Amino acid sequence: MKIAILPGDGIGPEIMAQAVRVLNSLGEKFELESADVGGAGYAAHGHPLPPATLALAKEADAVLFGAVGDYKYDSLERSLRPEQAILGLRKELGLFANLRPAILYPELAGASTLKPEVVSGLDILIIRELTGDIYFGKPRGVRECPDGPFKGEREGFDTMRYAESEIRRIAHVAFQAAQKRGKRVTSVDKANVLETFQFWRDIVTDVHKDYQDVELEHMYVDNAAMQLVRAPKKFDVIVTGNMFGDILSDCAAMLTGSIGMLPSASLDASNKGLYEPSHGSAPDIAGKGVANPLATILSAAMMLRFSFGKTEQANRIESAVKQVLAQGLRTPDIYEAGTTKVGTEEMGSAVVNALK
Ligand SMILES: NC(=O)c1ccc[n+]([C@@H]2O[C@H](COP(=O)([O-])OP(=O)(O)OC[C@H]3O[C@@H](n4cnc5c(N)ncnc54)[C@H](O)[C@@H]3O)[C@@H](O)[C@H]2O)c1
Ligand SMILES: CC(C)[C@H](C(=O)O)[C@@H](O)C(=O)O
Ligand SMILES: [Mg+2]
Repeated sequence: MKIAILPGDGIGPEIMAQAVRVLNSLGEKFELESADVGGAGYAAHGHPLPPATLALAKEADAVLFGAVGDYKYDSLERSLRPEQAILGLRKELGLFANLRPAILYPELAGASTLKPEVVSGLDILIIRELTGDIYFGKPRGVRECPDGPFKGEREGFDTMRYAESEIRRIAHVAFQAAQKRGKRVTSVDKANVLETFQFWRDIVTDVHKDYQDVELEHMYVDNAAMQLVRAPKKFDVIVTGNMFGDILSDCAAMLTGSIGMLPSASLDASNKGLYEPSHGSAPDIAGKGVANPLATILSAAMMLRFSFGKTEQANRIESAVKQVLAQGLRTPDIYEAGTTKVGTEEMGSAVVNALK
């Protein structure tokens, strides 16, 4: 079982070190190989996704990814910016299905900015389409505006598009996931305004015919954002496009107490996957030893479950995380009075010690 370890930038190396310690404490024989990615890839090899890193990711059985991004690279041309590394990996590896489970551990009910009764017992799964939409649509760029009231001015433009097969395959993932959970799918779109998302709604409705045991509702994205903070427990599985999924999953992260708690799996059709926390490189706290490593550790658990079928080992990690939270250990992002504040490394050690 070969795992590509791509720590990246900012807090990436700090949180990844803890996930690697946990993996190495399971008593399994994993072959771990690290490579530079993002700003670190650019600094060492002149490209955010160096060819050797991409080759390693392709050849490995799974990829564990930290985070990329650093404001000092924001003025580079787009193709050299750190974020291109994660976008390139998703596209090159065909990782179209992004699973972001937002679960509230009971001990963190008070860490959420929402009232405990609104979030306690929360267990929702956001399924974000990850290789299409306005993220990858062409053409895009800055040009001279060809017509209309702004003719002759410069304009920026992107293209939102979804092919039918892209919508079908993510809809199947969502309905099948719902069959194993609460049997409810909310498809989030903007069909009232956008052609792309009226098409999305029509195709999802058609795929639903194969899953009559699952309830399907459609919801506009603006309402979905509101419902996520009003009554998040009404959702079971949310399926949506790339951009709406990006935004809604950060919103859902806060229901769990902190974005430092939200893991993710990005899967291809054969469940080969890249696993990463949903958060970024957090430059504001990088190097301070205070980042929450639990989203990355929980992403490693998702890797064991989805890519290696090691359910028992995944459960061990998840139980260890529950135990450290029950012990009252908290990184600053989830700290509240009466608990014990710890740093990144201490949190990692606690999880390692709690593995049974
Ligand atoms: N997949 C990725 O690699 C990824 C995801 C999102 C953002 N980014 C990049 O990260 C950089 C920073 O972006 P941003 O500030 O918008 O988002 P961010 O997720 O990095 O940070 C947002 C806020 O959450 C906090 N935070 C994030 N992770 C945390 C953790 N594990 N523990 C405690 N606090 C945590 C940060 O301190 C910050 O206050 C940008 O360059 C962005 O492009 C990368
Ligand atoms: C860094 C960025 C490209 C990425 C995205 O927008 O997909 C991030 O925000 C995420 O959620 O993984
Ligand atoms: Mg995001």
